[in-house]
Amino acid sequence: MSSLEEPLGLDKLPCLSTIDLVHRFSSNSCRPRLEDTGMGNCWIETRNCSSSNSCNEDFEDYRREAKTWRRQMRDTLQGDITSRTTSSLGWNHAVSGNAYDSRYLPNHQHSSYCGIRDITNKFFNGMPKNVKIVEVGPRDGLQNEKNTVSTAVKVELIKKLVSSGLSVVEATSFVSPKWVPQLADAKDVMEAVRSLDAARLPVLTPNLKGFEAAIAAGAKDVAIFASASESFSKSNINCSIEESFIRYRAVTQAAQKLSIPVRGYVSCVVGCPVEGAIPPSRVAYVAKELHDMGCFEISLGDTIGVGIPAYDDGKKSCKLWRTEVAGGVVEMRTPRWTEVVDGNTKGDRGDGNELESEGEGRGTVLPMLEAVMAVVPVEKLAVHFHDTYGQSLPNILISLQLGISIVDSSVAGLGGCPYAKGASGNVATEDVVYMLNGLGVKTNVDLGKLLLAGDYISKHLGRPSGSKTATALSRVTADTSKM
Ligand SMILES: CC(C)(COP(=O)([O-])OP(=O)([O-])OC[C@H]1O[C@@H](n2cnc3c(N)ncnc32)[C@H](O)[C@@H]1OP(=O)([O-])[O-])[C@@H](O)C(=O)NCCC(=O)NCCSC(=O)C[C@@](C)(O)CC(=O)[O-]
Repeated sequence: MSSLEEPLGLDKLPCLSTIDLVHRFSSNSCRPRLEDTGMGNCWIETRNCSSSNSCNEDFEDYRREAKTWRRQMRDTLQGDITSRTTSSLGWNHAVSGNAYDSRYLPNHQHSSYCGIRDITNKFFNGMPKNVKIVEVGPRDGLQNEKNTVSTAVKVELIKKLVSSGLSVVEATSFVSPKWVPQLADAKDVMEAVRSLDAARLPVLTPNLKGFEAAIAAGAKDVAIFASASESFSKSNINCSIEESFIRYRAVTQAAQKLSIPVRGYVSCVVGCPVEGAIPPSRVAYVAKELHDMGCFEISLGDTIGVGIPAYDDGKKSCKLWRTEVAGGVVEMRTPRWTEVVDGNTKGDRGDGNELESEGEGRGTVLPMLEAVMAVVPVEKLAVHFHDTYGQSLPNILISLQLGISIVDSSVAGLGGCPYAKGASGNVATEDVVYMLNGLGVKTNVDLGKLLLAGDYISKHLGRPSGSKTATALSRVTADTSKM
């Protein structure tokens, strides 16, 4: 089977333990059924359509969306953002024109059309048609910046992000300025943007004190942030997980009285810089607590970006690795699995930095999502990936396939947590929007305007954007201007 026919190695994906979970992946028009596709015992659903046309209709919808996006992209590139033509950008072979259509989209009539369409249908079946992007750049992105970013720049960034069509832009945090000095101007930022009504502007509140200050400054949405790692909870908010629930219950109760929606974060959902791999059951427990105390949405944060879109089948062992990061060397139990077959380690990718073996592996993104989806409705879940190992987009893709339709990201890939050594920036919003546009998934975000926001903050910070999309588009633009 060619790689085209077997996207993302889907045959390796697990058999989910509950049919119930699989049922949630599909839209209401079709009933899912588990099918052994001949690629092993796998969970990929096919649809047992009530109407024989509905799968084709979905597929046609997808094609239409992708086509619309290609047209919009061509218009954007031809328009005032770049003032360049697609052909001079060298994009005509990839973005517009028949070459792309015939080579990459299954609307070209050739002998394997049906087979490809079948596989594409399976691949895109659970994919939502709309994705809500929660932009966290002004908060998660900037909180780790060493040099103080002025309030005026933060406010301008938020305005640019809102004008790009993002419906949620996390604005700042009402945390202790001793802990996060960069966001000490939370009150001023909030007062300057509170009248922007085109987007929701949530702020982080670690306790009642922060909540009250946020409301006084005009916040209409707040977020609380617990951790699935005991050690990270201590280092991030100076209390245990259980103590954080007590604080957060006080916040959610106060918020309820004012009809303020509260978002809940769970951090370290895959790994913790101190504790290593985090058991999915613990993530599910924290997520459920936040949901039960009234959070309308739960964001699952891979704080140090060690997740991979893989499933632990119980045959793999987790190792403790020594990893170099900007600040020095950290030891992490990152999920760099080696397979254990009949008691022997197979395919060990040891690079000399391996310190010790763990017992049973505990999996990464898929088992974590599976565990959380068993206790919190999928429509209330968001994913929040940091891009340390460049795995955010595949992790997002797999999350979308599971039916998750809310994605956190940060413009220009800004970010990192001051209390999580080794954490790099969030996945770049530009890259997420680019991917979703290509998939025909609606975000309502204007990529051109988003690129301008990313360009604005990158220039201000004096470093290149962390977005691959922004970098690629600025390169082609620069090349074109030389022509
Ligand atoms: C939670 C605390 C406040 C506890 O900090 P503490 O030192 O234990 O608090 P305390 O209650 O002992 O008070 C100490 C001082 O802080 C003040 N204080 C107390 N609360 C506040 C407040 N809300 N706003 C302003 N000031 C506050 C309080 O008034 C007092 O002032 P003093 O009497 O010394 O002058 C502190 O640990 C803190 O602010 N932590 C926040 C750290 C943070 O923002 N980390 C980054 C978040 S990113 C994250 O969590 C991950 C996420 C969400 O992005 C998802 C992911 O990436 O995976």
